[in-house]
Amino acid sequence: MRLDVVTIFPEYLDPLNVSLVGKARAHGRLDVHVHDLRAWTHDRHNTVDDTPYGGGPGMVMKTEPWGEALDTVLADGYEDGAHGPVLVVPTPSGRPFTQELAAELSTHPWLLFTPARYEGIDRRVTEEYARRLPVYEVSIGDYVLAGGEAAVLVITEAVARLLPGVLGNAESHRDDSFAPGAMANLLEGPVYTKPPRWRGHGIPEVLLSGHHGKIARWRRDEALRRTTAHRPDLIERCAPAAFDKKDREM
Ligand SMILES: Nc1c(O)cccc1[N+](=O)[O-]
Repeated sequence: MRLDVVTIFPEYLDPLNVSLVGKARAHGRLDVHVHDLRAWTHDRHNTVDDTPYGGGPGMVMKTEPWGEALDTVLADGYEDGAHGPVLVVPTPSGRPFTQELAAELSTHPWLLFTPARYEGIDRRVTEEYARRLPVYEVSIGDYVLAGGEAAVLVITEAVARLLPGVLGNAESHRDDSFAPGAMANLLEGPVYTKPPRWRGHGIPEVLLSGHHGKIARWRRDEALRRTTAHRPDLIERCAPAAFDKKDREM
């Protein structure tokens, strides 16, 4: 997979050099290109914004630098992305970013991110590239950020970990919160490791029993308990298997 990010803060994307994404890049599973939007400005102040038509607070990112930048990236081409990239626009007015959407994005060989600053990018930029590229306007949550770069980091990590070979243990996806299957829409339950006692805190006995069926049922019950407590909105969407009574007789 190739990822391109056009931003006025390239250094904000430095975390894409470490951990899971950094390793995927080092192993050639991810080809990341970060571009400074100001490289496509032609005035001595490297201007990327201007006042909004219709008035109002703040500034709007100008069409010209974005148009030149995106045309340059598209002209670069990518052998796996014969049809060009998918344009991913992080914005509070986008569709919610979910594990399902991460899985959908992970099927595309080339993603092009356009994180905005200020009050956003002139709408005509998205309209122009929507003429030839699939566009995903995506929100990582209902809160206000100073820009979309943090969202690029979130989306990239969620997508990258779904790419073949990126996670050491392919099974790791199976028990993820929100992973497809019986655990879909369930939050992960608590996890424990050695030592068996710590400051008077022990381990749930079932986890030491070696009875895999009972352990699996306990984990599902704990996931249901945590989901009910923290995300009741998800409960009605849980896979029926999560409530399968016959398992409880195991
Ligand atoms: N929430 C937000 C924002 O305030 C600015 C850019 C992107 C996002 N978002 O992806 O959720």
